Amino acid sequence: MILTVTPNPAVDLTWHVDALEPGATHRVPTGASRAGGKGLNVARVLRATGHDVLAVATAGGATGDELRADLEASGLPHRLVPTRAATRRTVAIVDERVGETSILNEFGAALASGEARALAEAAAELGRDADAVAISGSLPPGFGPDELGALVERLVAAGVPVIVDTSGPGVLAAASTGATALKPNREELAAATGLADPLDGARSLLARGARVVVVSLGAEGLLVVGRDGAPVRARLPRVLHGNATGAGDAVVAAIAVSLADGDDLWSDRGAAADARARLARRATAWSASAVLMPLAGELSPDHAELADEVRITMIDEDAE
Ligand SMILES: O=P(O)(O)OC[C@@]1(O)O[C@H](CO)[C@@H](O)[C@@H]1O
Repeated sequence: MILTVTPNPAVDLTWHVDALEPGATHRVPTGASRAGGKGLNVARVLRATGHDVLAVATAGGATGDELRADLEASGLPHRLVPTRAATRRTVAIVDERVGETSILNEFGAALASGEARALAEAAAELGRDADAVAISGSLPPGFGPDELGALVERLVAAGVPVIVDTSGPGVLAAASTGATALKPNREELAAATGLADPLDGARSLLARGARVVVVSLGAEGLLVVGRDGAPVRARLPRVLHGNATGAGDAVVAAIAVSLADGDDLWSDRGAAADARARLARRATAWSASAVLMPLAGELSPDHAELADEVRITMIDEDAE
């Protein structure tokens, strides 16, 4: 089983519009309202690809009730830690004309200290029996880098591979506490490390304690950098237009599958190089399928052939 943890979930509201014009009134078809937040999207992708998954998240207030009802209706296995404050909302507006998405993410209300403890306890207890744990999304006040780092340490000490996909100071906290894998995007990596070059940024997180860093680069694909061995670059040779919300979550799901399968993604052995390339291909294809789907956290089996299109390059650092 793969466990996903979402400290700051959301009710995701998504609208598709013909063309978004600032300051104008738009008449639009009914939007979608769904249980979201990065870890819940990761869990949906894992389930859609046939993996056994359990999602842990917080939920409070009327929006929390809505989130719970949606999870129950979807049949996604979940465990919710109750909070006094209401679950946040996010808004995604997909502009069909230019194929771009505008996003408004509420910060999310603070967790009380007992709630943060209950979340960490649930994640650590359920995570002990997991094949991998993915902790995803922004951190709400009350569950910050210290709480994240303590949870990573507990899981790693229990021998469970841990993937962290967050932003802000949580990125460095996860690296320093020994998270197995990190999945920042280019901007999150640069903000956390102060390094503009993604390869340099990834190396600095590895030096702090992570074993493998996967950097998502949007239309430019992604980079898989292990502690040893050649980094791998993967990309689709064409640009896809659609809803990029949740594309990174599909990458995290692919990393979780590799780690749950026991793949070595960080050594300089031949098998590890193959595993990095396999992960890079699958993660790129899943993330491309996510872009083509209308809502975050979805993939389609109709997109299976995208994997054949992915171009893989081993980076020869001596030649750089
Ligand atoms: O504010 P965060 O936690 O960074 O991101 C939240 C969010 O935009 O990420 C998902 C897409 O990755 C959405 O479903 C979700 O609501």
